[in-house]
Amino acid sequence: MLNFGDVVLRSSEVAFLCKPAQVLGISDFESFRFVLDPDRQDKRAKMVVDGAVTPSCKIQRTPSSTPGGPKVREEKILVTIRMRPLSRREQAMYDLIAWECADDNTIIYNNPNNDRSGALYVYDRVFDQSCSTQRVYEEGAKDVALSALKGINSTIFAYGQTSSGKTYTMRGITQNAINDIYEHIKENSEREFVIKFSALEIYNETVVDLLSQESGSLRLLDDPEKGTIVEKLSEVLIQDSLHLQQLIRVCEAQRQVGETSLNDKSSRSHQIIRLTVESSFKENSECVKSLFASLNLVDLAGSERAQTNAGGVRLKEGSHINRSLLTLTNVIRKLSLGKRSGHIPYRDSKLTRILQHSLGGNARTAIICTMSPALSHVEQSKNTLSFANSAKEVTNTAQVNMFVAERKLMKHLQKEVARLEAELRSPDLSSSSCLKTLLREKDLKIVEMERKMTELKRQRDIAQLQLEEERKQNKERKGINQSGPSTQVVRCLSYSAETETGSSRSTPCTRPRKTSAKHNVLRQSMTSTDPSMLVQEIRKIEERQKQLGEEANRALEILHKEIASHKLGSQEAAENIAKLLSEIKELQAVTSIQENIAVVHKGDLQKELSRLNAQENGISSLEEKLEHVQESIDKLILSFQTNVGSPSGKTSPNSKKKKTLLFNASNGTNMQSIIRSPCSALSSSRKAREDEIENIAPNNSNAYIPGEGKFGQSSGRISSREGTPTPRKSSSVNVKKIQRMFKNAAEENIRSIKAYVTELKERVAKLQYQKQLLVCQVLELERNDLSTVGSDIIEQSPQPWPLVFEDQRKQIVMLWHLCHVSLVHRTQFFLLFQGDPSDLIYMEVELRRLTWLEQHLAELGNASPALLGDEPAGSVSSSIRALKQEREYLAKRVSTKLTTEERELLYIKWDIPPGGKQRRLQLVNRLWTDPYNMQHVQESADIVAKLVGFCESGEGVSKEMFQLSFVSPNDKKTWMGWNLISNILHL
Ligand SMILES: Nc1ncnc2c1ncn2[C@@H]1O[C@H](COP(=O)(O)OP(=O)(O)OP(=O)(O)O)[C@@H](O)[C@H]1O
Repeated sequence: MLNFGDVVLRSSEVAFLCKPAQVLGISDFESFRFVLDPDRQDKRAKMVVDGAVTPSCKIQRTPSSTPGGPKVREEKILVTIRMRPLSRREQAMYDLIAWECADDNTIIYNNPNNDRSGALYVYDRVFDQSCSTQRVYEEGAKDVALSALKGINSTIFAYGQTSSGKTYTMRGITQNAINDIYEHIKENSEREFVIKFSALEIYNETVVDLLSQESGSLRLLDDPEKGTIVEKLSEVLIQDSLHLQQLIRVCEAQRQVGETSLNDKSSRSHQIIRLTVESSFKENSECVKSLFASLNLVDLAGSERAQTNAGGVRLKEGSHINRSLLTLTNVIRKLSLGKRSGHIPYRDSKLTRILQHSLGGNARTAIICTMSPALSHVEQSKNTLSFANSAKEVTNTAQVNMFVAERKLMKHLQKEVARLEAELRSPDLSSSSCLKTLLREKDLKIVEMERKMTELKRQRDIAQLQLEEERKQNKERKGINQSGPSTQVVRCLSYSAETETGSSRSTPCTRPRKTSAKHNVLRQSMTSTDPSMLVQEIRKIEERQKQLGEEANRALEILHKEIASHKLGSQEAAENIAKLLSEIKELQAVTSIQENIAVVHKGDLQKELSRLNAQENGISSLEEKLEHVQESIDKLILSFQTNVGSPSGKTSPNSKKKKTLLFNASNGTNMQSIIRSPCSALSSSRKAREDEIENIAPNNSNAYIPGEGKFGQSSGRISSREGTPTPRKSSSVNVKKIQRMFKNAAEENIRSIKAYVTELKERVAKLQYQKQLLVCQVLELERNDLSTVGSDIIEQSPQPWPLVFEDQRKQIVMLWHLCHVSLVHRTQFFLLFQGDPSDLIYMEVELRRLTWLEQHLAELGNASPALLGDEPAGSVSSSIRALKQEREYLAKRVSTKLTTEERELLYIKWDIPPGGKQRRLQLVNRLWTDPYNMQHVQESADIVAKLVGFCESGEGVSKEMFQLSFVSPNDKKTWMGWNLISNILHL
């Protein structure tokens, strides 16, 4: 019965405790403290006063597991044997002692009627008749019982035949445990505890609340998370040790006890006393974690033989007791088999259902098997020992159960927020440890950056000195005013031979390292160049650009004269010539603009760059015009061939009516001029000037005037500037011979002109490329810090080169796409750089160049790469137009470069519908359109390569075409990249 004033609680309010706050993790439960939540105490008290009936879960079963719990402690059940003295009744019956405790772990069966020594039984601990309950507790239960204070569920129960001393033992164990628990609480005043008490008995397979018997039979409920719970079981918040003992007495008083033949006060039910312990740090603690566990103290009813004199109630009781104990034995036996055990029949009895987690589950368990030493109970004792044998093989998996009290967590967070707010408000920043740490880190970073900057400056100075030195040597070698490609710029942008020790031909094993070294030097040169030096380089490029324009003017003037002298050809030739002349005029206009560019000697690099970029249009136009001129020349050659006839001089019938193309006397002169004009690849402006002089004052000795039968004429008469030449009547004898001669000379002239125009184009393109690199260099200079860091990252990149290469290649492909770069350029670059370690620098320069270009386009929103891929001239729309023209050009080559079979296969592969219009253009329009698909890219490159004849070019494609030569100057080949492209495209 409950006493007045007892606080009786229902268990539902602790449901939240099972929230698996173990997610917070714990490495060692010793590091945690225990907290009492006063709010919850109030809440419980209120519930009692209100008499509210809480629904559903009325008891917290031990959590089936500890999600996120760090430690699963596998442990065998602790099994001890306690042998009581002979009872008065046994003594009275002159019963004999059949058992002997040989040592602390061994018990021996000694049949007093038999001399033979009996069987040995070994357990964790064996207590003989003289052992006190205190000692049994200390050595057989204490450790397990106090685990509950550390968040580990624990169970201690006594098993044995009736009157063997279970109740006697468990009473002492419970008392000792209570004493120790409160002793522990006393010793740990920094913690706060919540202890709750509940008790039940299973009588005739009915669960009864020992604190509230009027509640009747309680149901067992299965909770998916918590396992079996007892519905509506009362739970009392314990105030102190006395309170607990008082409740225990209440339970004893409530328990079913009856007199049997063996025990005057035989327990007729299984009793389970449950102490639930919550523990956590006190309020002012930083820790918000709490521990939660229960201690089950189980006094089983004793197994008993069916007694002949037992009848009615006792018989029924005994039957239920034996049945449930049999289930317990089965469960233990099965568990003792370990993984081979199969199904465990927990559900066969309420006892095993309720104790499920104590039997092979999340709990530490100690079983004290009690036995009588009497010979008369040998069989029962042997059964008990057999049970003990099985039990000691059962393994439990105990875990630390933790949770976070919501209120506690809330308070903790509020406190933390308040602290941080106070720190923020505090004028004294140094008081904030957090800020202090940040400042310290910043200081360290600054020191480190300063150190790096010093090192970079040092490297820059070294590189500059090397550069200056090289420049001097170069000047000495070639002379300051030498025209042609800017070796200074090239060197500025390329690897200097002096930086590479030994031979430039590295062995395979050392090559990557050397490449890296080259890369370093390049990076240094690109990032540490003095701005004034760059301005000088820009000036030089401008100067060369100007020279180139002048040279082109002079050469084209000659061309003008020559073409004009051929004006009397066929209609078609005349049209071509007219077109050519107009183009030349335009070209002259363009180049004249170049001449008007004022040289600026002041201003920063950005201004220089802007100015340089502003000139791009001129150069770009120059290049385009040269291309058109070249095309016209091609047509002209065709016209000549058609008009003049076969080289043998025999004209075809069809050509007869067109056989009117004759060269006047001036041809000889001009032809001579042109033949001697600077059309070869080795031409120079000096030669051009000489030729110009010759053109103005031709050497008449080489001229032959048909009809007059002599060579030579006054310069005034034959100058092409003086109007349309008059055709002469040819001598009847020599006319064919002379015609052939003129034809050959004219063809040679045109070829020379073509070669010269090609060369001009190459030089223009090369100049463009150099300018681009120079622009990159200036940008690199501006972004010195950033790019240095970036380059360091590349250098320190843990990625292997093949991955870096693939990554860079993908980026480049994407940038080509974004910048509408020429397909021919893309193809050439793509096929050329296939992942060799020495490609690193080319890839990086291309990437930087394109990155800059893309940024530049984005900034301007109005710029474009030129036809051949690089220069930001004109608008985006013009670059798209250029790309379109290139596609049209390539489409024209589909018929000539691919066989019918190849074409049809490609049409199928690239989904060009049969019978569609402009299938060739459709095909080309699909090329290089998907930068994400590297297979598409590869296939596109293969097709473009075929169309432009990369594979047929005969000359090996050289990486030096990208103007980055890493061989020593002596080994360096002549730059020929654009020559190659020009040849592929136009010759
Ligand atoms: N170790 C012991 N020392 C002295 N007396 C003991 C000891 N163990 C048990 N007894 C006595 O033996 C009697 C029976 O003990 P107890 O009632 O505890 O047995 P039980 O196993 O609980 O029996 P049941 O199963 O019938 O309830 C009691 O009178 C008890 O005082």
